Amino acid sequence: MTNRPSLDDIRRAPKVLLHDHLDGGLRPATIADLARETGYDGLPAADPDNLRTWFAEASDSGSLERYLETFEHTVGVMQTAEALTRVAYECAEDLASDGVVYAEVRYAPEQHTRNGLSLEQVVEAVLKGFADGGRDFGIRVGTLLTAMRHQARSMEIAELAVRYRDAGVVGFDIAGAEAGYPPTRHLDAFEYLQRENAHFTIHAGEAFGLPSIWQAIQWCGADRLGHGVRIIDDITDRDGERPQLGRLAAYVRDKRIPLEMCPSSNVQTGAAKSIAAHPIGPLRRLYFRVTVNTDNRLMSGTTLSEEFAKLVEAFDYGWDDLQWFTVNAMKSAFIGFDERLELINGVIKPGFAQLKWRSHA
Ligand SMILES: O=c1[nH]cnc2c1ncn2[C@H]1C[C@H](O)[C@@H](CO)O1
Ligand SMILES: [Zn+2]
Repeated sequence: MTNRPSLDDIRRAPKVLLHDHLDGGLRPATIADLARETGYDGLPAADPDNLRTWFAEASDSGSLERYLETFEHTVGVMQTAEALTRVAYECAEDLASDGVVYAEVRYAPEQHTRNGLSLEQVVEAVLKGFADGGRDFGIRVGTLLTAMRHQARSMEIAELAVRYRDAGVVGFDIAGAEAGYPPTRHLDAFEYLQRENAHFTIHAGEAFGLPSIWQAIQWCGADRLGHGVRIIDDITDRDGERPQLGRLAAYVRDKRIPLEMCPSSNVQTGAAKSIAAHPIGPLRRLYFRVTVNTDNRLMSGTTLSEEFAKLVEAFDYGWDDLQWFTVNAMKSAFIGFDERLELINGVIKPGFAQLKWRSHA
């Protein structure tokens, strides 16, 4: 019997989170409060416990499109500056209390202007929540601005990301239904960001396969892949003696392109059959640059520590594996090299060393 990391110990480990949606991580009690305060009357339940259950069950359909419908209610209560600041502040608190030391949290500013906020007011309200929360709870949070792939505002949002790059916005992303909305629809935005030396990730290879990943990397120039689980389709004999990588999978691995994997979310949307059958197993064995993430803590009823605990259970991972995922994530973050190095050497490595030492003592 090995010293399997327990959930409690995993919570103490200094962790890094690259893929977490602001509108997918609200506390149920906050949703109820904000609905009352802002006059949003569309909630499927009034009481926080029932809301928690409703989100988890409604997100469990096996379809990304149905999963995305649940965001109507979180986005619905995030339409004032006060609400956005509160949600960001609480997000920083919740992540810090789970032991996350660095996070990149994303949201789509264009979805928060229904009551008249400008895009700039939305961005500033969220930045304030993270700045205050970061200071109060001792966590560094960068934001990614997302453009919705079925809309046509990606250039505007990309410009917004560049304008706020020195104020806490560290990158750009596109999200929403993947099938029917290829990343090349937003090529002008990605080319603009490249010319501005800005960073971006693209949700790709979740609800659509290899062509989506290929476009994201080879046409759009994505720095990272949101999910990217379907890269497994380009690997034969993945659980056998002689796994063979196709050209795209080899490119992703050779170039060390980070994969932002979100195990529970992938099971809910049908991108993976179960945690045990999740491509993260073979991809980690093959040394792809895998990172572990939450996607939407509310919809999946999860935390980063719980995602790690599920992987420990399914794949028998030990502290060395958890540290490897964490260092991968820190190396792949969109903040500067100096800051990443400082967190790796000053926080992550000493934190894991202490936990490893204790587990052998
Ligand atoms: O896993 C996802 N795939 C695609 N889109 C997603 C996923 N999780 C959340 N979103 C969407 C819904 C949110 O309203 C939006 C911005 O955070 O991003
Ligand atoms: Zn996502």
